[in-house]
Amino acid sequence: MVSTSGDVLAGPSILSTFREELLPMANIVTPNIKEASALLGGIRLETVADMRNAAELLHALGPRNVLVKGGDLPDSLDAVDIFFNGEHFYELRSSRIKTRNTHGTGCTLASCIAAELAKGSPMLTAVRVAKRYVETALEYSKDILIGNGIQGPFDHLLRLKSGSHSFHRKDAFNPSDLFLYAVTDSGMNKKWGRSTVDAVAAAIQGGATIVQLRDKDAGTKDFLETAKSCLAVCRSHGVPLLINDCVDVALASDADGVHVGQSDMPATVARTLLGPEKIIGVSCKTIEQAQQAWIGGADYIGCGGVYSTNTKANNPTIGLDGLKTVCSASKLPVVAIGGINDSNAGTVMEMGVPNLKGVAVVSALFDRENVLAETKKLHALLMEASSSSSKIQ
Ligand SMILES: Cc1ncc(COP(=O)(O)OP(=O)(O)O)c(N)n1
Ligand SMILES: Cc1nc(C(=O)O)sc1CCOP(=O)(O)O
Repeated sequence: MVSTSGDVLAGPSILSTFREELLPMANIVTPNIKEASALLGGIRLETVADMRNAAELLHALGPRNVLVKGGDLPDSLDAVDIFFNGEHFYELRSSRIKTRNTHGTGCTLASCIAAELAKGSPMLTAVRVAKRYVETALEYSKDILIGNGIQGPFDHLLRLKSGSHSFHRKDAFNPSDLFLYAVTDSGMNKKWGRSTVDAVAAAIQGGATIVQLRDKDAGTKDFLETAKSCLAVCRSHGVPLLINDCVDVALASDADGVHVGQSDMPATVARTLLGPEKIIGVSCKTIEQAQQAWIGGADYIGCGGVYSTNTKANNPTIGLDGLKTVCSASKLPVVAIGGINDSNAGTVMEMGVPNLKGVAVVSALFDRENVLAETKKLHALLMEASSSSSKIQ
């Protein structure tokens, strides 16, 4: 009706048809502020409270869901959209991207919502995915110079060009780093009489491709010191170091990122704190959790427990079938975790399921006397399994 550039695309003569015939049939309506105002007889929309009011009034005209887009809201640092489903309001915020290339954002958002709904997503998820796509495309296209108008179009093909939704980052994360993911356990290393740093050095020498520092007992000060020492070892070998749960320790040590669980800091908050360059992993047992991790800006998911484990208490097992289900639906690379060792790692990798990039292990490396030998053994086994799975495909 009214484009982002302010052009009136549908005159007043068809407003009544919109209100009386189209809106009652609609599953969702996604007006910008000017359109919402026009549909509601020219009411003033200047604040987020006005947008909530407009969403409610539009909902009363018949659509099942309303998304009032606040991109044009005056004096707002964030881009705030209001989603209303007749029961609950959701304030969906994203940072404002300064660019002239905004032509087509409304159509793209609506088309992306439709595509996500067609794939079976619930409405709010579809809206969130679409918002993230538009935001990502805006960021990607912000400096492109094309055409002579005041506004330029943005570029939808970013994924084809970049091969990733997180294009604007400086190669922070390579999914193949998940191949042999060593997760430390201070209790196990203490039991075998070695420091965490020595254990990490041995695992890297044996072929670990990424390391996560996981210590459930250490205080923040000790955890930070260990993180700094491990980071020196990891950096000297070009292996990323992630911190389990503690975003503060990741920030203070300048580690490469964090791994968070479902009851830890949400990925979206961690992303805001850590910025675009750091790696974020999220533990997921279900398709919904995997989708949420992607929306929240995670880089990969850890999926398990594939098998039962003594390392983590009361950890529900999802088995190979659960792993396959999540991997097949995930938009992010996946590392399998839980009870994986040299007797079953081959089975996991030979499945050759989409997005599965490797295995994460704790006790198979660190509850052993010789970390170097165990890591080498597991690495060789994974190499063999992944080469035979690629022959099968
Ligand atoms: C790679 C990887 N996957 C899953 C987990 C489990 O994380 P979380 O659910 O936060 O449980 P704790 O590790 O905190 O016990 C992980 N750490 N790493
Ligand atoms: C830390 C952790 N997270 C899991 C999950 O399922 O999310 S299983 C697990 C422990 C994995 O240890 P091990 O390799 O010794 O079985």
